[in-house]
Amino acid sequence: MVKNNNKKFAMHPRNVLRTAPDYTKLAIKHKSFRQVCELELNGKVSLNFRNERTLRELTKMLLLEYFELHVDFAPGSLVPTLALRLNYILWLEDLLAPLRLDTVRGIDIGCGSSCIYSLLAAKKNQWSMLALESKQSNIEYARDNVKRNKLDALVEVYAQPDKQSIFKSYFESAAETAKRDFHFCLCNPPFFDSNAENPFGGNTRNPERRPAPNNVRTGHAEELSCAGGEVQFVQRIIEESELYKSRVLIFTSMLGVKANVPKILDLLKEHQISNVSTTEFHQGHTTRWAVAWSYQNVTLKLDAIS
Ligand SMILES: C[S@@+](CC[C@H](N)C(=O)[O-])C[C@H]1O[C@@H](n2cnc3c(N)ncnc32)[C@H](O)[C@@H]1O
Repeated sequence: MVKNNNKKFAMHPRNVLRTAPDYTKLAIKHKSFRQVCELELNGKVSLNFRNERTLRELTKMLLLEYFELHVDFAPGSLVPTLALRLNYILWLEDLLAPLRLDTVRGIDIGCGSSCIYSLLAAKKNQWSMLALESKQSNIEYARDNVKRNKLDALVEVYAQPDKQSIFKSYFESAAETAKRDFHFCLCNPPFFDSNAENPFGGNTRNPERRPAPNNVRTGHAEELSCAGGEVQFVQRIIEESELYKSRVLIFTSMLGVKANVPKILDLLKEHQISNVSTTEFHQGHTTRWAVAWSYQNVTLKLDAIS
């Protein structure tokens, strides 16, 4: 998957997908995946990343092959790419490593129908995860995914009653588990601005927009968009993080476009939050960004973003 030899633009060193998977071998092994593969004249297998079914079968197969996870996605919902989710989990591992925690508890804000981050965190690292989700069909699929993989003891899917809420509804709920503190939160926020004239279209050269993807876009409008797009969503996380500064040790969120990183850093400054770190996630041709902040005495390594 990584053709670029420049380490700066490579996947995380522990990402199992850093070495490109042998799709020909995998097509022989996995029947459902084989059905979406195209055979080239040289006998090698190729994939059409612009086809949604291909992306679904690819992600399902990779989760099974590398993590023994059996995952299904709600029809029409976002199909996650594995390399990016792994890069995010690995960065969190790096942030938490100096703390030498015996048990880790995390919050997955907007887990989607796949519940992919929580499943990976639980299966790979035995982290306890609280997965928050507001869309009913996603909640049902996420719960089924947890159950099918026998991860109920580690992953709780909480039905977010209020789309405007991040942590508040859960922390103020009567659930016994709502009294727990957490070591981190992660988030892949809805990216597009639902108030924009043309939320999903437009000129991809505009630096305000996410670069043109090589893959087909998957997902329902309500999963991918919110009022104000990702900046406003992360702003809500920042605002609620002030309320729960002692309940979550490290707050993090991914960002889909580089131009939004300084906007979030400015917001953090406005809130007088100075313990901040940023990073980049590289997966093939796609780059994403992430920001971490904490109100507590924890060292967050600062990677400069050029
Ligand atoms: C971009 S998707 C990310 C899904 C998944 N985490 C992934 O990375 O593939 C954002 C998800 O957040 C959910 N969502 C939006 N607002 C939310 C809120 N306030 N609380 C919990 N989930 C929310 C959406 O329904 C959607 O499933």
